[in-house]
Amino acid sequence: MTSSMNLELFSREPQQQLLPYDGEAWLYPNFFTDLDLAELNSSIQWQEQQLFMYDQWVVPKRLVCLYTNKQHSYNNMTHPILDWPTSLLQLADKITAVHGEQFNAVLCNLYRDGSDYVGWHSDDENNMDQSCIASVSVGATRSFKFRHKTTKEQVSVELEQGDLLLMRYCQQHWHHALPKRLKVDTSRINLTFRRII
Ligand SMILES: O=C(O)CCC(=O)C(=O)O
Ligand SMILES: [Fe+2]
Repeated sequence: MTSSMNLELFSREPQQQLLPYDGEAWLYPNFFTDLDLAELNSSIQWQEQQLFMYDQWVVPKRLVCLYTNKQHSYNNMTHPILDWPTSLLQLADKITAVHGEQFNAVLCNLYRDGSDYVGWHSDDENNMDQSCIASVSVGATRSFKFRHKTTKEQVSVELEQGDLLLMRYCQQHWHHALPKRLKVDTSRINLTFRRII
């Protein structure tokens, strides 16, 4: 038998828990109905940032920007405090209003086309509150994958414009990735709202 362990999720219920064990990932399809990719794109101060990984500097295949309310180090770099664009404050406020979670940082990713991606990783820095990382998708639909760190079980979901994904206590156990999709020729923005402690 091949991949009975690998779940492919096709249906889009109003809310859906994606992970079978070791944490939760709640998908709320079309949580935001009025997002505009071009408007968001122009409000974010994108940077082609170098990251220090595996003893060398690499430039990831995507543009990034981190807004925080306090100075902190991330990926071996100290980030300056940037004022949050109003558009991002409004999105954070809506998630807080509906789900009660508070955030003080947002990491923005711009995937210019399907050749931009993010490899397997988990957002498990020591100073990151693991109770909720909220991810918002805008623009091109892309598949997003979880892979369990020990069982290697995979869960794959299509993230579409306006979708909200709340990841709860899963970073310790699951990696996630946004693989390349070379047929995709439009852009996607992903915003992950976090709480640094
Ligand atoms: O683009 C995505 O959906 C995921 C981004 C991500 O994993 C991250 O910013 O840590
Ligand atoms: Fe991540």
